Amino acid sequence: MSTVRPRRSVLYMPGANARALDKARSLPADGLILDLEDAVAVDAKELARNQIAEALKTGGYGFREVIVRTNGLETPWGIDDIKALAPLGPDAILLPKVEDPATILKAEALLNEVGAPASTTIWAMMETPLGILRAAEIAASSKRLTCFVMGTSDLTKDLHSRHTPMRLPMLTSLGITMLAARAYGLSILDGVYLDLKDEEGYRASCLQGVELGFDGKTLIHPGQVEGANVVFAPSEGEIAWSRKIIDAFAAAEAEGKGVVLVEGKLIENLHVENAKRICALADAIAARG
Ligand SMILES: CC(C)(COP(=O)(O)OP(=O)(O)OC[C@H]1O[C@@H](n2cnc3c(N)ncnc32)[C@H](O)[C@@H]1OP(=O)(O)O)[C@@H](O)C(=O)NCCC(=O)NCCSC(=O)C[C@H](O)C(=O)O
Ligand SMILES: [Mg+2]
Repeated sequence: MSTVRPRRSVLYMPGANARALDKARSLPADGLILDLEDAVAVDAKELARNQIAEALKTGGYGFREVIVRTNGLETPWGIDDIKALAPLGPDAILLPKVEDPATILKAEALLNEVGAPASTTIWAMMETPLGILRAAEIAASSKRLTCFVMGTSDLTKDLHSRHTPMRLPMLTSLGITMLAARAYGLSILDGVYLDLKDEEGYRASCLQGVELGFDGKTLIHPGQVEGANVVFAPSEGEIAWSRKIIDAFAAAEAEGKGVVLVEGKLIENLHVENAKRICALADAIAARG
């Protein structure tokens, strides 16, 4: 099981936007990405870093995971971003445009060097053709790497493809990265939906994300949080079915059987494993209140 930590809704906000950093303390998002990279203009990089440092020191984000997206390590800011912010103990440092295992290992060495707590993990943006082709090597590179985040805007640009309703041009990249994440026990989050006015399209993209296996979706506006929280949570029906087959299988096992029929459907251990994952996720969401 890769994770039972709910990551249904993970909201980006520009580190230069003090109002957003504050407002995030009251939003029902499972995670917050405090961004230093593409949402922050060059002239505002230092301001954004200082404001994120203040936000981390002040805290108050409660159950929400707090992730800092740094600039790339090869840019003039990336290494200083890590040096300044990793010691303050965010839940994760998110590296943009990761294309090789060496980048993860370099970030890991930096985290150790600056004394970041062991609880600060590394997340990687998967958003370039080379990064996708090396997804498995990257996923295997470090135990400190715990999550992939799809960067579908950068990918669409680099592939010269288009944003389409069912995302056919994106499916190869999503699939390859999904395989790598699951093979190495990482969480994986879907990319952002850019059209804030298109509620129907947004919901369809969340549903597609669930079907593809994503743990949740990255978001750009508070108005998207609730939709993702609903669609990426197990439904009442799924929870009830999961509890039912767990109980039925346990009873069958007690009689020395390895399979059981529930409502005419064959249930084996693999279904029970999945049912336990669903129940653990549902319990973790319920504990959030
Ligand atoms: C898109 C926005 C610029 C819109 O901002 P705004 O015009 O302020 O929206 P609203 O007036 O509707 O805002 C209402 C209130 O909500 C707050 N707000 C808005 N957005 C956020 C947010 N992201 N986080 C927290 N709070 C937010 C406003 O302050 C208003 O609050 P109040 O004053 O109380 O009314 C804006 O939403 C925005 O900047 N979004 C994030 C954009 C971003 O971070 N982009 C980069 C990440 S996406 C990416 O890079 C993907 C990847 O790399 C790839 O390649 O795919
Ligand atoms: Mg990007």
